[in-house]
Amino acid sequence: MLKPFPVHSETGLGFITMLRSVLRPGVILGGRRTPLNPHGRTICLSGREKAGTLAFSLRKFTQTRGSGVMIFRQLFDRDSCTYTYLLADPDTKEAVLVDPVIELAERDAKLVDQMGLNLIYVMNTHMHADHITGTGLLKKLVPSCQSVISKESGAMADVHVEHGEVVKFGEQELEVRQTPGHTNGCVTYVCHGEKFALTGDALLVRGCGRTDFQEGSAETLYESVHSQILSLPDDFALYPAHDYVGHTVTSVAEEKEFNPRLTKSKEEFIDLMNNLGLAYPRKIDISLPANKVCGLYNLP
Ligand SMILES: N[C@@H](CCC(=O)N[C@@H](CSS)C(=O)NCC(=O)O)C(=O)O
Repeated sequence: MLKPFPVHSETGLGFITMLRSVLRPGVILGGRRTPLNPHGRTICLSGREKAGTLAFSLRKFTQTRGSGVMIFRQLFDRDSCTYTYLLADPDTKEAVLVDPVIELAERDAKLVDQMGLNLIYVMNTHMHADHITGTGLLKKLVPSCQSVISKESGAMADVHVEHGEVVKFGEQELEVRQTPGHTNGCVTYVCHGEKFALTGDALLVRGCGRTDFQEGSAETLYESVHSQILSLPDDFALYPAHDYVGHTVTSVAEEKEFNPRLTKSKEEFIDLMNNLGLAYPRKIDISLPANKVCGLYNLP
């Protein structure tokens, strides 16, 4: 059955988006289609284990053609303390950007261009409240790319992903895991081949996303993080969407041992989260309406 597909497509790729909707379940973005297993979780990455073992030490530096090791850049926005990730396949040069910030969209587009990459997806882990996503502006700067966000986010995008689906760029794959709690539509993108996950605001280094607005729920967040993130193997690296004190990365083992919030019982966690007393993000009133439309709101 045909699903209605997003009208938001300056790229002229609406028809492809519609075809992708029709091909679900088991859709793989980025060119090839592979059925998901019945659980929609486990992904077979035959022949890539070696690259996975090397990934942790080499991730930031290796981009040798034929190495198979994903190109990985962690970029930072000093104003909102947001991390944006540029991931790419070293062979095909297909690339994705995750959680870009509008003020730095030109930096990101320039980097993609300098590195000779072909940006195919601009993805968000959720609908951000503290900054406007760079997605809409990147679609203007790199017209061939498509925007991606979870269906549950309620935000507009070319492609809406759901739990268990796989985003593919070249030979690289990211599994979509629903991790609600900070917002309803939060997802974590898991790369089994290189043993890491982009956790968005669900899990921060020694912290987690707040749960006091945007349908936040401390109980849901606790369950999401434990079942979908801390259940990954101990040596998986975890990359957050924000850090406010200078951390860049952590691991499943570290957070299971040292996270001051998530090592508590569920009841203690809920009590703590309900009494954080944080001020609302400065830009919440402009960010939410803009991010509902992929940051295309009032674009210059
Ligand atoms: N001061 C910042 C907002 C800081 C903030 O609230 N961060 C969020 C993620 S962005 S909605 C959060 O979940 N923080 C968790 C925490 O424990 O700090 C601003 O004004 O933008």
